[in-house]
Amino acid sequence: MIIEVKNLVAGYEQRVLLRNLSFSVPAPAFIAIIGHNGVGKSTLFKAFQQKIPYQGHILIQNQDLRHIAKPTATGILGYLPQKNIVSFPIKVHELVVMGLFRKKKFLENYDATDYAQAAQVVAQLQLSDLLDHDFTTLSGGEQQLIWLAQLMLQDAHICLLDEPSQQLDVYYKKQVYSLLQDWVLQHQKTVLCITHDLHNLLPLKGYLLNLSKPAPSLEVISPEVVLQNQEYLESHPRRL
Ligand SMILES: Nc1ncnc2c1ncn2[C@@H]1O[C@H](COP(=O)(O)OP(=O)(O)OP(=O)(O)O)[C@@H](O)[C@H]1O
Repeated sequence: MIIEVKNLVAGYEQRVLLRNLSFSVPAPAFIAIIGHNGVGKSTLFKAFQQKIPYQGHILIQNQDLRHIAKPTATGILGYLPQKNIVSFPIKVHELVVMGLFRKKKFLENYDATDYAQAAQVVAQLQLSDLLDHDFTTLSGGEQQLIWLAQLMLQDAHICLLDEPSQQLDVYYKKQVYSLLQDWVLQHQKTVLCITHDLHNLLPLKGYLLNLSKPAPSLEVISPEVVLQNQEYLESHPRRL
């Protein structure tokens, strides 16, 4: 079992957001996490990252995540936050190459092979023209794609992406979901992706987890299931 979430209860002070959430991912898969604003999607990722206390268990390959030391440093988990702010000038290639951090010793420099690998993932996203640009001067969508390139280099088994397509134009939205699908089908990664872009899920293979439903469970993605869930979200107010 790649991921097993068992009776997860999590939230903040007086407010429980995730109530007895359970789901299992037996093989590499794409999982879209959907639901109204404020329902607890990012909170679920905080639990995966051990940033908040929770009841219940998150098992990764049958091991309790609480007892796995440094899951990011060991390539078990990779995470792309909703907002990732850089407030100092840095070239795009310097930022992307940092995705290789786990292959480097403390203070070891990146070499030409590392930069070539970084350039390759940036080329895959058709953004090679930005390699020498100052990251802070890029548009919001370009910055989001560059973070995605860095995450690709991390090569983690399980990737948590918090609204990776939020600021992207329609072309790149489609590209990004097709890339995430490739991570699963070609590279056997498991991708948990928070999104409000339900339309982009229509052609994908994988599952959907609607945290706005009273008892969320994994539903196999099909055009009918995506549309049913869209109608559900449109016709039900946010659960309090
Ligand atoms: N550190 C915190 N302390 C208290 N409440 C918090 C904290 N972080 C988030 N919340 C609240 O928990 C609720 C769920 O937040 P979360 O970020 O998980 O929502 P979400 O489903 O990811 O929403 P969105 O689609 O808007 O990104 C929100 O009402 C938010 O204000």
